[in-house]
Amino acid sequence: MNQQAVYPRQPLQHHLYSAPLPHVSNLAPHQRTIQSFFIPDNLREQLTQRNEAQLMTTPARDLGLPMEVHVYHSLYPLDTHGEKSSSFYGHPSSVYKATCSVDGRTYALVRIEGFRLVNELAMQVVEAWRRIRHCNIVSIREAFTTRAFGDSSLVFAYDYHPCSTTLYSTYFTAQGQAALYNSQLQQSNGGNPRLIPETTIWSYVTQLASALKAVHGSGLAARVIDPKKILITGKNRIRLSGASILDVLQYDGVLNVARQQQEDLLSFGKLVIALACNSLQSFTDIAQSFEHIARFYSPDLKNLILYLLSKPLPTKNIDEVIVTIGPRILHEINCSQFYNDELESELSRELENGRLVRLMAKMGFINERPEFDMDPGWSETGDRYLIKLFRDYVFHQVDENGRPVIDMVHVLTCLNKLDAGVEEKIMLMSRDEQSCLIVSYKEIKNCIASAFNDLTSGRK
Ligand SMILES: Nc1ncnc2c1ncn2[C@@H]1O[C@H](COP(=O)(O)OP(=O)(O)OP(=O)(O)O)[C@@H](O)[C@H]1O
Repeated sequence: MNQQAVYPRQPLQHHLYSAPLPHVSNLAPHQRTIQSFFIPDNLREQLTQRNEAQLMTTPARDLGLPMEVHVYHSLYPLDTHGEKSSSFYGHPSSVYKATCSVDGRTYALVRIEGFRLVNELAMQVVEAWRRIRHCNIVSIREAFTTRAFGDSSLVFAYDYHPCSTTLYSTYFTAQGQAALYNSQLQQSNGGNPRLIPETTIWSYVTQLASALKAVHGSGLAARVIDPKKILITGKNRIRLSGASILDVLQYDGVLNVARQQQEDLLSFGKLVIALACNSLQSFTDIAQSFEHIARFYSPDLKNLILYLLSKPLPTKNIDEVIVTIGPRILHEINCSQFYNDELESELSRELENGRLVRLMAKMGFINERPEFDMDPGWSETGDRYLIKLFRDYVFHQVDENGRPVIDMVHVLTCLNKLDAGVEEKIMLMSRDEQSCLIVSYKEIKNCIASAFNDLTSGRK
């Protein structure tokens, strides 16, 4: 394989992307700020960060990792605690981001180190998990054993969700608690700033109940309702990770699904009480925890926790939970539809911008291409000359003192009219001011189409 030079990627300076907003009161009613034409800063930053995380890579040999594992390459560790591997599943484990050479997509590989698979039948359960497609479960693609790491490892490949964190690191670490405190203070909604807002907890409850319904409905049990294994993959969006790992590791041929489903409900209860008290120790002093919940949260939340922590019974199941939280589910649907609408309107705005970028790319291909078709005057004559003058009209205008006019609104207006091919006429002037032409946007649009056809017709 060729040894290619490796260049460190320069991080994007997100804060330099757009200047601070001008004072809104200085704007006339017909004026709009430049930001209003583009995707909001925080959303753009979130999306670019995700793209960056997806592309982030370091040569495998610098990390002491294999170049290839099964059909995966470009492994990059995702564990947050550096060298030490986690032993959450009862065995040392590590998580890597990797690219699949079959479909080119990025996956998260969970490697169980030094694990010898005794019974091949254990892998059948992965097939059952593969069939579950749910927006609150990290989908599994496959599981396989490998010696690529120099030991016998068992690897589970999951969908990769860039920039995700866990419920544990978001709420149960000192850093997470400080961030919660600051954001709650900023919102100053009168509540206790150290506590997770009740609407957020209900959102998590709804999503987890929905995930559990899918899992239990497929005759399986989640077995990993733990803050360390629940990923936050977007705004208030959580997903159960680690699907099927414990089923494979602890496979003994005996079916204990009913018992494990009851344990899921109990773990669910422990998680909700921990979120409501903002402490993983809350389960050790139940009486005090309920006192706290009664003080700061609604009776509905307390009743839900009581139900989840109650004795296992055949009648205690996820369907009952869903009936109990019905109104909260409706609220969650409402919020997520609103968020959807918001994203859709951002998307439609970006769609317009994407259209304009394609138009500008077309003009870029045509302009300043003097010798195309062995014709030195190609871009100085006919249609191409008109396009060149139009480019000057859009981008190179000067004011009465000869200073460049940098007016984004003018650019966007002209390009939108050009793309729509409107009949409106404009006056184009040569740089020496010796000739001027009156043309419509429609005519310029046709000129651009024919000049571009010229370029793509295959003539040289
Ligand atoms: N499917 C995934 N997509 C994207 N990132 C993931 C995925 N699965 C795990 N991660 C990331 O990998 C990190 C490490 O996961 P891991 O399960 O080792 O948890 P951890 O936070 O290191 O906890 P511990 O090791 O103490 O159990 C997680 O914090 C998460 O951000």
